[in-house]
Amino acid sequence: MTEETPHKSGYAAIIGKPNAGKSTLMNRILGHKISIATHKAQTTRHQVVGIYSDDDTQIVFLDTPGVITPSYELQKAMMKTVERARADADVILLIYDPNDRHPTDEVIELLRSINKPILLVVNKIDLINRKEAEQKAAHLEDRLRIRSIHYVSAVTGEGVDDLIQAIRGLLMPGPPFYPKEDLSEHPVRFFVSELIREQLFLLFHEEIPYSCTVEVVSYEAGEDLDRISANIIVNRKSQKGMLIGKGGEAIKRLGIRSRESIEEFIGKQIFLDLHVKVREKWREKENWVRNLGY
Ligand SMILES: Nc1nc2c(ncn2[C@@H]2O[C@H](COP(=O)(O)OP(=O)(O)OP(=O)(O)O)[C@@H](O)[C@H]2O)c(=O)[nH]1
Repeated sequence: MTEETPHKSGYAAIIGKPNAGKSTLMNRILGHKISIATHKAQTTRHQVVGIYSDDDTQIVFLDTPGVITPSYELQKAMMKTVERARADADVILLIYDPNDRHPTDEVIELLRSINKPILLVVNKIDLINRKEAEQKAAHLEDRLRIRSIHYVSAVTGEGVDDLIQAIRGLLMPGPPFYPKEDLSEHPVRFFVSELIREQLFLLFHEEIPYSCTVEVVSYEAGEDLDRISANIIVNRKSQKGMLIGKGGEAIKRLGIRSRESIEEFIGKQIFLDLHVKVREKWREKENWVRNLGY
């Protein structure tokens, strides 16, 4: 840091349609898996904070759920999360997947009247030629006040360094908000429930992952081993059997995969105890949605 390059810091909200690659991009920027990402839409349900720091910059990224028209209480809570991030941010990154053929109306509506710099981040350019990506992105330029456009691939890392420099260019001089070594601000319990939820998305089909949430009931840190007990909450009685599977096979597989992923994340062995609980129509009930952390 010198006189000519003052330290800068600020908040950048990552906003876009489901599956645009928001979480993958944040993880790529941080060099760590902070936000769960799967091939299925609506994996992200919370605002997930990821902190990028270098010598003269700190950018606090707010990863958000994909923008949709909500049809039940859980989705309404997810969209409130997006609105909060929009309000908290200094800079908005609009992540756009040019391979996605569906309309972007909801995102345009959400960002149309805001008075903050919007960077259009055209992602997944490893899957499409540049000319075509430019043509696809043009409709967003016509309908929103875009500060600049960045073509990136969250998977290969192409264009990501330039994007960070562009965000830095829009931030005010100021000290870092968090210690430079911090990558996030969530407690370990949050990551544990997210990593189990990620496995639900990867191992189960159709409505199941969308109907479940995960509640960490206890977390006892030990010298060599952490003991974790968690409930998988399902939306209907009939889903309980599907989660457990024949002879408990499905929940056993979920337990093994979740344990591996949590151990990798915390760098320590764990004992994971999973139980399935039915909360009839929890997704549709505001108080349950709130009680379950959304
Ligand atoms: N080829 C390619 N795939 C990508 C890229 N970025 C993300 N993906 C894939 O796109 C899918 C969705 O990525 P996510 O990061 O979960 O997307 P998201 O926008 O956070 O999704 P929601 O949680 O639904 O809001 C995953 O299968 C990613 O691997 C990219 O640059 N190139």
